[in-house]
Amino acid sequence: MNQSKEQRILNFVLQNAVRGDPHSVVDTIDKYCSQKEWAMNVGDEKGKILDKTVQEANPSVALELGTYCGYSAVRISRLLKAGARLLTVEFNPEFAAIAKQMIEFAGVQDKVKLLEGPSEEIIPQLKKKYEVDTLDFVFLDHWKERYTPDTILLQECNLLRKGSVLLADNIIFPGAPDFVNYVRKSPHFQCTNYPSHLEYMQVEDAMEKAVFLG
Ligand SMILES: O=c1[nH]cnc2c(O)cc(-c3ccc(F)cc3)cc12
Ligand SMILES: [Mg+2]
Repeated sequence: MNQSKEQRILNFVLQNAVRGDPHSVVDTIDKYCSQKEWAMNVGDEKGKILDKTVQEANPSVALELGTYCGYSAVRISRLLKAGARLLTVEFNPEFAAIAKQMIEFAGVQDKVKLLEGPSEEIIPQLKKKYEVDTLDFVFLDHWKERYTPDTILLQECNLLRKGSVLLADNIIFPGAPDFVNYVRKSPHFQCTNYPSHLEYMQVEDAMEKAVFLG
């Protein structure tokens, strides 16, 4: 039975990237998805905004919603200090299986914990089951309809602290207007918009940073 696009991306990495080298895995995925098949990785242009935001936050505990093939999990985890960890949530079992192999090939499996299931089920388990106190950084890159409810759920579960940084992908395309309205209107968030482009395309997109004020 013929391979999925995600399997083809993984195979290209296994054959062309350097095992244990996260930079080469990120660059190889970008090479494949810009030259052969488009895929919804955050990409290098928005990836640079992600990098700067992660470095600024310097998180001990980070959460990613929407793992996909593991591109941003590898990209984030390569910037984490010793002992810091990334929890990444993926609803689609096929994507999770690909991401697991991608994370292991990149050699970042000790920093990354891949949690398979819906974000609305996993977020309420983070404190007790995954020993999280509060989250220093959250990357929202799953389904735009979940950005706002999951942001509310993070607050309800007391997972945010003064200074927790949320960064959301795809604010313009496919677009998350309700999330942008929610965080920009809320007195509990200080927001910054970062104009950019859709991964591998000349289509406008943007990322929104929302810092929790407590
Ligand atoms: O569904 C998505 N989740 C997370 N990130 C995405 C992302 O960066 C891009 C897109 C996307 C963009 C253009 C298009 F024609 C179809 C889908 C979807 C997601
Ligand atoms: Mg995205």
